[in-house]
Amino acid sequence: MEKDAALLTHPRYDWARRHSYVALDVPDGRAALAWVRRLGPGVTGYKVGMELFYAEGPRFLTRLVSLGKRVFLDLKLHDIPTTVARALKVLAPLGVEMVNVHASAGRKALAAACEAVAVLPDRPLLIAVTVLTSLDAAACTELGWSAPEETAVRLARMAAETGCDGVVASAHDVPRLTGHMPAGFEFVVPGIRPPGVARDDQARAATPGEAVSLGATRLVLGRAVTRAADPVAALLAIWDEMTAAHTSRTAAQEGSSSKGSFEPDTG
Ligand SMILES: O=c1ccn([C@@H]2O[C@H](COP(=O)(O)O)[C@@H](O)[C@H]2O)c(=O)[nH]1
Repeated sequence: MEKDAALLTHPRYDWARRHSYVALDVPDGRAALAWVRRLGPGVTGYKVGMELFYAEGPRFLTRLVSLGKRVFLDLKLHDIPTTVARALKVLAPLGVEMVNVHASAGRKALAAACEAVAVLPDRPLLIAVTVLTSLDAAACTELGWSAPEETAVRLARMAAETGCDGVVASAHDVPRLTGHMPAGFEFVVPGIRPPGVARDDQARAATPGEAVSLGATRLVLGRAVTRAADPVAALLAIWDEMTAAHTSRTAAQEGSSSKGSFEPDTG
């Protein structure tokens, strides 16, 4: 028997709930709303990508938002600065929580994107995609890029310098990025695969626990949930892993900061 979606509303999952998005990678609004109903009120974050957005358009985003859902609009804009800015002027007021642009569109496109969203009083977070999690070292070489982790650092720096609120990156790149970024910078990590789950086209995947331990601030959960035999059970297991990793990370950070404050000043 499948697990009851009511289990997803338990307060122990509050952090995981607020820091994850289930990817609605489906062909139409009907299929998307079927997922929203099936997962119930415990799941508050959804990612809408190209497939669903191209099928349903902006109105579907408004619908999700009116249902009380947080929406990550994952269209990965990649164009000249003017076009990116004009697209964002249309998308940013739709009430989504996050929207993204490819950092490889260049510094001027990132700056134009930031400027376009900045004018809104209740603006979405603007996130820059660094190196897609589907790209391995060989794919980066073929594109004329340096290794994925080096490219990710370069692109993430550019994103922070231009005023973006965070990046999409592989979990494995996050530790190299954290030191370079302003406080509160978001590390949004897709390519999540619990142990034993097929990687599919994800070249640089990580488990939910690894991703949070490595510094991810938000996780994108796709096929690991939607293709599971029991999606609610799969999501509960992922949220358990996220919660455990977050608890130990917070404890370690608190331990190191309180240790620091009691240490005698030897300088
Ligand atoms: O680098 C990236 C950027 C975006 N994605 C998106 O996340 C989900 C992942 O789905 P899975 O089923 O968990 O593989 C998908 O919608 C991608 O478009 C990404 O995977 N990597």
